[in-house]
Amino acid sequence: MNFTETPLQGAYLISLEKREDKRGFFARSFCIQEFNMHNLETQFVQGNVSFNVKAGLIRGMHYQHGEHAEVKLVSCLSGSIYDVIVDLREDSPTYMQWFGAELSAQNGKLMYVPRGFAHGYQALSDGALVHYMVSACYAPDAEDGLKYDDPAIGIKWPMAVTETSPKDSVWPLIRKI
Ligand SMILES: Cc1cn([C@H]2C[C@H](O)[C@@H](COP(=O)(O)OP(=O)(O)O[C@H]3O[C@@H](C)C(=O)[C@@H](O)[C@H]3O)O2)c(=O)[nH]c1=O
Repeated sequence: MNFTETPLQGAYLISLEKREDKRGFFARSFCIQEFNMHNLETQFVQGNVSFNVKAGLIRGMHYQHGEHAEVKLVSCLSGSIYDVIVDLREDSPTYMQWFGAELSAQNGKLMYVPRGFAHGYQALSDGALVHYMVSACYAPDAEDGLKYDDPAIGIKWPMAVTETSPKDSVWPLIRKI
């Protein structure tokens, strides 16, 4: 696995080291030894999969508070998504900055999202299948979110937004939090 730190400290884009043969390829999508070498979280407690019917839909921007804060390791197993993270660590030099990257079945990339970040994505293809591991269990009472189009963050989504969940359309703007 190849680890490239994003402009947001501690967040990584990871690419697969493919071993190809006539059958296709083999690659690791997680390795405790390689993650330890980069001082990354290795204790994942839940694996999630989400299927996204239509291109353009957005899920996010989500995070959990306090002891429920999660590290996430995100990949796209079919189709493609634009994956976005926002640094919400008040002591970080990149506080309130965002970073986005395309994750696809084709490019095999993974996003490593540290604790203290909000996370979300836009489906770039119909039927995008997303898989992610998280380091803390789902805790609805600790769940929170940012509005995907909050002008205080200014995320540039690649496509027109076709759909969000009711929950994601009413997160408060940051200045009101
Ligand atoms: C996230 C989650 C949801 N659920 C339930 C709650 C609800 O009934 C249904 C759908 O939940 P949501 O609408 O919150 O699903 P979704 O909008 O896909 O939420 C996810 O979005 C992405 C961007 C993330 O980063 C994830 O951490 C997670 O917050 O699944 C669980 O049972 N366990 C979980 O871990």
